[in-house]
Amino acid sequence: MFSHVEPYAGDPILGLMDKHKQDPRADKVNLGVGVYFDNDGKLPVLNCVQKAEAQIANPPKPRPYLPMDGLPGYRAACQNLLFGKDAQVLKDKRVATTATIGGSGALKVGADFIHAWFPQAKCYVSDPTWANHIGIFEGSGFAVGKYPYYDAATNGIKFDELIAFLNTLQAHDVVLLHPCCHNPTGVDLTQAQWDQVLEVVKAKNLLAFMDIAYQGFGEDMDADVYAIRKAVDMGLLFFVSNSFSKNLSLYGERVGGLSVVCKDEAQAKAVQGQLQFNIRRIYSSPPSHGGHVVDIVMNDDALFNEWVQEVYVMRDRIKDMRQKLRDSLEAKLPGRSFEYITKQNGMFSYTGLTPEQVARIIKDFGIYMVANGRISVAGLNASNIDYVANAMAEVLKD
Ligand SMILES: Cc1[nH+]cc(COP(=O)(O)O)c(/C=N/[C@@H](CC(=O)O)C(=O)O)c1O
Repeated sequence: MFSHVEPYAGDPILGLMDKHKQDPRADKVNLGVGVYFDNDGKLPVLNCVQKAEAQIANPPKPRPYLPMDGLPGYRAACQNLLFGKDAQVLKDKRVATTATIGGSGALKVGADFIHAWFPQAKCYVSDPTWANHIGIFEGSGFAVGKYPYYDAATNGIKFDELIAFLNTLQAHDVVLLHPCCHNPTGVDLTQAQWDQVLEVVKAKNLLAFMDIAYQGFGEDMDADVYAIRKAVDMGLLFFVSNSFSKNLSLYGERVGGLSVVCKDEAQAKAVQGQLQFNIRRIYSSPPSHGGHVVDIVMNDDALFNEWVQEVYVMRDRIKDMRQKLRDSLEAKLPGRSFEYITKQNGMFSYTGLTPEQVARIIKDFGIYMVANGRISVAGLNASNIDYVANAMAEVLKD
């Protein structure tokens, strides 16, 4: 019956977790998956989350199905974070928002919706991008191309090529954008560059799909959504997928959201209904526990403010590890600049290690990172950073 089914090669990111787990070496280090670990190498349970969970647990409550598009307070939380609590676009009820199963679920529901209503549209992702962007959009039936993005020669962005490429696209083509904390490079567009990119998106009537999974890990909660709010100011109609996996440290609770900025309230209502229909056909309704945690934390002023500060502690620890890694490498390899490590933003650093150097650092040192040289900086801490810097310096000498 299933003899024609081919074996799965495994995921380039999630597969690393298993390999790291199976590695018997005591000094092994996991810099693979984009998960925030604290200085003790532990995955934190935020204080604000613990307080919300205490409310959920006492007294014990029944677990009915949530609405297909999630709790109203959850949806409002996504909208307030992304667009701003007092945004006119929200007052005008022009945004359709649904809870989703993580940011991944938001991308899937959005991709299915676009393919259904814009069947001719192609999808373009940054070169490079998060590997699952391609998998999700291809799974929804898109042909997925790449737009020029990372410039290895400068550790920057091929901006002129990017603009020129976007100008060749057709109306309604999807452009998958990272509003901040680019995965895997950590290299973000400046606000002036965003303005130019969004002008082209508007002029060519492209469908911007902004995937933000690290809000708060770049600069701050508002600066990190500059591109989203600028797109609204420019009158663009576009998609936003967001994730609370990282900034609420709720990875396994699968809490994300999809928002669609529409022309008016009537169109937003129609889109909301079609999103509900899509969800019903894929997984019916979102997870309850994570939904209530987000609803409680985001809609209680004291818990919200506590959450923001807890995110900034994570952000600042990552920045501190970037500085220490840069300093250590520059001390070990005099004459070589590693400034790019501290200029990059968010969870990831594109180290510049070649796939061969990555294979060696895994084999000889038990330091796990993605084959493209991406490291999750949040996997570094006071007890492993010297070991990692020594190993990187060793393989970079090759
Ligand atoms: C850009 C981006 N978007 C969406 C997601 C999915 O988030 P979630 O809410 O968990 O469905 C991730 C996860 N990225 C990390 C984990 C993974 O690969 O799944 C990573 O890049 O390591 C992203 O990096």
